[in-house]
Amino acid sequence: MTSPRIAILGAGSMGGAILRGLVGSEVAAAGITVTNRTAEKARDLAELDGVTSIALESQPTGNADAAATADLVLIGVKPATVPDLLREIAPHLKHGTIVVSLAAGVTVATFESILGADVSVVRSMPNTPAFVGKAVTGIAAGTAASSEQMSLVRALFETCGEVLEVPETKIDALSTISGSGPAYVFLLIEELTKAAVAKGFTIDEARRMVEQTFIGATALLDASDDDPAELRRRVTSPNGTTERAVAVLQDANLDQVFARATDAALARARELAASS
Ligand SMILES: NC(=O)C1=CN([C@@H]2O[C@H](COP(=O)(O)OP(=O)(O)OC[C@H]3O[C@@H](n4cnc5c(N)ncnc54)[C@H](O)[C@@H]3O)[C@@H](O)[C@H]2O)C=CC1
Ligand SMILES: O=C(O)[C@@H]1CCC=N1
Repeated sequence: MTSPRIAILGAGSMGGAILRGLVGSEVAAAGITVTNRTAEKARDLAELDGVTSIALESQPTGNADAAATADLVLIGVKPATVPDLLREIAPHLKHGTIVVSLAAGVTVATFESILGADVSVVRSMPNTPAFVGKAVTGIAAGTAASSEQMSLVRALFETCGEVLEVPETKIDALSTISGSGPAYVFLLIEELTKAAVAKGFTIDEARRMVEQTFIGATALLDASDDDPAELRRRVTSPNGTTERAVAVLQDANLDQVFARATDAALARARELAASS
């Protein structure tokens, strides 16, 4: 199956970002149906080429309607509401439809316990740079997912960036790094911007300096064969100014801070798994 009919149930921040990559791609040539709660959100998505956008407030059976005709269903609602949505669509799924989860924490076992063990389930963990085709997405096969189905899911996420296949036991850990990762980057940008404002720059000047520095540094990393440590060394003159700043950052034990932060995210994924 090269061009499945795709449904994205809950096309918010994450589902909507994936939709942007999918639109116009070969994988989505047979069309995409998306659902949302509100008419306002549905209106924005309806303008995208090849997209049928349903607002549940005006079409309450929208999830079941979209799932009934889909070959591949992406579950894009918040983790706590996944089980209810699965119970809603389970009676309507066609034989052979692949169900792909975007939800943090919710296990394959939960999906299979509601949909049946014969339904092909794939857990995924994308990130919001999908919006601009620069995501990195982890995918993990459920019990019934064949290698052909995994190839199709890989192709789907490759429309939004890079794909990494991992066993399900690693998908929550992957989420703490790349799923949540854009938030860590934006936080660093926010904090460095505050430091610039405190040094007397206007907010516009501060934002230009900081944002272009992150964009420029990551573009340099992307274009270079060298690793980040080497690229950092080239900024850091021996006994120069950067060396002093980096020493302060290292004294803050950033390694331990990131270990604690990602451990906290992992613990939350386990709570979400236990409560779904
Ligand atoms: N935001 C992110 O960076 C990432 C989010 N995820 C996962 O994606 C899922 C969605 O997260 P976000 O997009 O951030 O949330 P969101 O709140 O932006 O999107 C959820 C969407 O679902 C819709 N919705 C709510 N109930 C619905 C229902 N019963 N049927 C159909 N649509 C319904 C809402 O209208 C909304 O548009 C979560 O499970 C999260 O764990 C995964 C990776 C990254
Ligand atoms: O915060 C969350 O739970 C989701 C999963 C990874 C990014 N956002």
